[in-house]
Amino acid sequence: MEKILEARHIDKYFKKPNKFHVLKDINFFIEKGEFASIMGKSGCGKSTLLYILSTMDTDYSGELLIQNDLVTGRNSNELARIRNKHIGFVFQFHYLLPEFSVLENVMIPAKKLGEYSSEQIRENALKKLRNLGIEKLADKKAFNISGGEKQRVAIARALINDPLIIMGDEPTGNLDSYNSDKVFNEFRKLSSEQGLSLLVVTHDEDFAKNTDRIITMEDGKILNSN
Ligand SMILES: Nc1ncnc2c1ncn2[C@@H]1O[C@H](COP(=O)(O)OP(=O)(O)OP(=O)(O)O)[C@@H](O)[C@H]1O
Repeated sequence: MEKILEARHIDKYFKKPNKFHVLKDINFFIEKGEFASIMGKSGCGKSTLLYILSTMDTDYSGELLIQNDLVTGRNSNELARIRNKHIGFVFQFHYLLPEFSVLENVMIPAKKLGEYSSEQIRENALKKLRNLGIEKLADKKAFNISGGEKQRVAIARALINDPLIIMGDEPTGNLDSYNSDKVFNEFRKLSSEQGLSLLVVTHDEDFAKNTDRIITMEDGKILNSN
């Protein structure tokens, strides 16, 4: 068993407008290849937790480990690099750059990482698009494709640096059931065929019940993580 992501005793308070204990002793881990979802009522702390797990929020107590390495306490440059290399993000809104082509959008995180030549990045981006069945969109401008296609492009972009884990915040929240199923099936394939781990915050019960594990949150705590 290989732990990809681990939260140990994570606690967080918001200080303004009033002191508010938003996350209370969060403990769990995600294994390699595991496809997990996080569910819970609005306001229970799901997005706040995901923000910490993704290394974007450092204002918490407790420990965050990625592949058994302690990430808590690293400086912001190191965190940006860890994030770009190891974590892929898929949000409810795709945040593609509309005037850039699909291919250029997918290439952006790899250019930022700076480990490969433009030609290698281009080849890799085309491969990711091909695996998602959307290679034909490569030269289209991002504003010129459908909502479901945009979300698949966002998945290709999340995969470009071959991350350890994909984190999703309501990745199907803006999609109809046909496109939600497509996104779910892509995630499932990535976990079972490529051993990628996925952690997805969702309100969609159909989506969650088909993941390997539902982590249920209530009032800043994890109730169960079966
Ligand atoms: N920056 C902030 N300052 C103070 N309180 C905040 C801040 N961000 C969120 N909160 C509060 O913290 C609680 C948890 O918010 P969070 O966004 O994590 O919930 P959530 O479970 O993701 O909700 P939703 O399902 O609606 O997205 C909420 O009560 C929210 O109002």
